[in-house]
This record gives sequence, C-alpha cells and structure tokens, in this order.
Amino acid sequence: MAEQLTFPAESAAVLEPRLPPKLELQDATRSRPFVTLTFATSLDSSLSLAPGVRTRLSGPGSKAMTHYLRTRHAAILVGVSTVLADDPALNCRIAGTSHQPRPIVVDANLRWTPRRSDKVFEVCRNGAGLAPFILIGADASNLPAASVELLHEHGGKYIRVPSARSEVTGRLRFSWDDILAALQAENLTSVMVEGGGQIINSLLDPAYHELIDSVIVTIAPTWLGQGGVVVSPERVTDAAGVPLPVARLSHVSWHPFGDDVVLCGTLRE
Ligand SMILES: NC(=O)C1=CN([C@@H]2O[C@H](COP(=O)(O)OP(=O)(O)OC[C@H]3O[C@@H](n4cnc5c(N)ncnc54)[C@H](O)[C@@H]3O)[C@@H](O)[C@H]2O)C=CC1
Ligand SMILES: Nc1nc(O)c(N)c(N[C@@H]2O[C@H](COP(=O)(O)O)[C@@H](O)[C@H]2O)n1
Repeated sequence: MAEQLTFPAESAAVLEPRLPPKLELQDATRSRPFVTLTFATSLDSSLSLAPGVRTRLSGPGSKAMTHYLRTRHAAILVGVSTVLADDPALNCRIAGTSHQPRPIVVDANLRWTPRRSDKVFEVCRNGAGLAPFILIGADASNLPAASVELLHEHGGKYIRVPSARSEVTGRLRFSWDDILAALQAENLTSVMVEGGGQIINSLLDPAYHELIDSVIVTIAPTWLGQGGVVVSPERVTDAAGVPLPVARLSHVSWHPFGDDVVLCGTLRE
C-alpha cells in the first residue's frame, strides 16, 4: 500500500498566501499559469548527492507539505534527468485527495523512453496519479510508436514546444515562456516546478523572474558534500563585469516542519 500522508490544516493555512487560488477558483483567462518554484535542498544547496542519485532530504512533515502543494497545483514539472534518476511517481499521496497533478516532463531531446513499468504509469493504472505530458522539440521526428501508444493508453501525450539549439551544448532548449504557453494551452492554470538542478537554475535566470509567482524551499539540516546537484544559477554581472546577486526573495517567511524549515517568498515586488 503506497504511503498515505496527512498535512494539518493549520500548517496548510500558513502556506496559503504563497499558493495559487484553490484549483476550482483558478482563472483560466490568465495569460499564463501560476508558477510555484519548489524543491528540497541541503545546507550546501544540493538537491541530491550526485546526478542520478535520488537522495532523501525532506523529513515527514515537509514531505507532506510537498504533497499538499500537489493538491493545489494543476501540474508538476520536472526535467528529464529527474525522471531518469528517480523514477518518480509525481503523484499526490495526501490521504483522501481527490486531485492529482498532471506530471510534465521537460525532455526536449527525447532522452526518456517511457516504459509501462515506470512508477508514473503504475500509479496512473492504480488510479492514484495521471500520465505525463512530455514536452519535446517542435521538430522532433521518429517518435517511438510504442512510446506514443503507451502514453495514449494511459492518457498522456507528447507535446511539441518551439525550441532552439544551444550554441554551448548543441542540445535543444525551450524558453520558459514557451513551456508555460504549452501548459496554458492545456488549461493547466498552475504548475509546481520541482526540479532538478538544471530546470531550477534555468528558471532562476533573471529574464524569467517575472514568471515565478511563488518560491517554497524546504531546507534540510544536512550537508551533502561536494559533487552534488547544486542549485546555483548562472552568474550575473554589471557592465563592468562585477558579479551581482542573481535573485533575492521578498515577502519572506520561515516555517519549521520537524527538523526542516520551509522558506516562502516571492521574486516579484
Ligand atoms: N531535492 C529535490 O527537491 C529534487 C531533487 N532532484 C534531483 O535532481 C537531480 C536531477 O537534476 P539535474 O541532473 O539537474 O536534471 P534535471 O531534472 O534538471 O533535467 C535536466 C534535463 O532537463 C532538460 N532541460 C532542462 N532545462 C531545459 C530547458 N530550458 N529546455 C529544454 N530542456 C531542458 C534537459 O534535457 C536537461 O538535460 C536528480 O538527482 C534528482 O534526484 C530533482 C527534483 C527535485
Ligand atoms: N520535496 C522533496 N524532498 C526530497 O527529499 C526529495 N528527494 C524530493 N525529490 C523530488 O520529488 C520527486 C519524487 O517524487 P515522488 O515522491 O516519487 O512523487 C523527485 O523526483 C524529485 O522531483 N522532493
């Protein structure tokens, strides 16, 4: 029996100012989804011990909070390396929940071959989650027929997104404007961006701060040590090349959940 989490109403209340309107009240006429950037980090700003190593950071209280957030968002977005590393369920396991978020996997370069045995499809078949929408490059071709069929059978699909080839890596990249436009087109009016490191660091680019409505970070009292997957966005400098802070949260509040503390704030005034 999959774990069933509970999240006390009084704890939910302290998060309320940082959450999108309740799902049934969300405004589909907005021009873009409500975006919550949320993740769990160590004291040395790591998401995991190493790329591909799923690492437990959250304690039971903050883990339940993350799953409560999943009851309040229409979608949950992760990068493909998170899927390849964690085989995540990307569902909500709050006891008695009637809502499941739509998993969104950013996979511009078709690195993931979905399999029936993947946990995200298993929970979907058990009625405890939804099948993923996989964001791929607009010109992607030769989609594996078996993958298309597996997604269709479970209610998921591939979604083509305008992309540009990175001059640095040669790989296809999406702009966050186009990622959010694709979600809006699916009437997904809110999304929690959960990671991993590359996804979070790309969204923390100052060019995208106006797209982020809320930031909710779980900080665990753990140092993971060097070599982890680190949240540290690309450096920003002034005209003279002097480094500047990339981002600072405002409207900050801190909430203890067991041994962890949850930091809430916003990147917009
Ligand atoms: N502690 C936490 O809250 C979380 C931890 N994790 C951990 O993070 C690690 C995975 O993080 P990363 O290796 O950084 O991978 P990632 O999950 O950020 O995925 C990176 C991949 O996503 C795609 N991608 C990212 N940004 C894109 C863009 N703008 N356009 C197109 N494609 C884009 C690219 O294919 C890139 O290789 C895993 O070890 C996982 O356990 C993942 C999520 C949350
Ligand atoms: N909030 C949080 N705390 C941790 O300690 C974590 N390791 C993560 N990881 C994220 O949650 C995904 C797992 O989701 P499921 O529980 O399998 O639905 C994992 O892939 C990361 O996105 N998050």
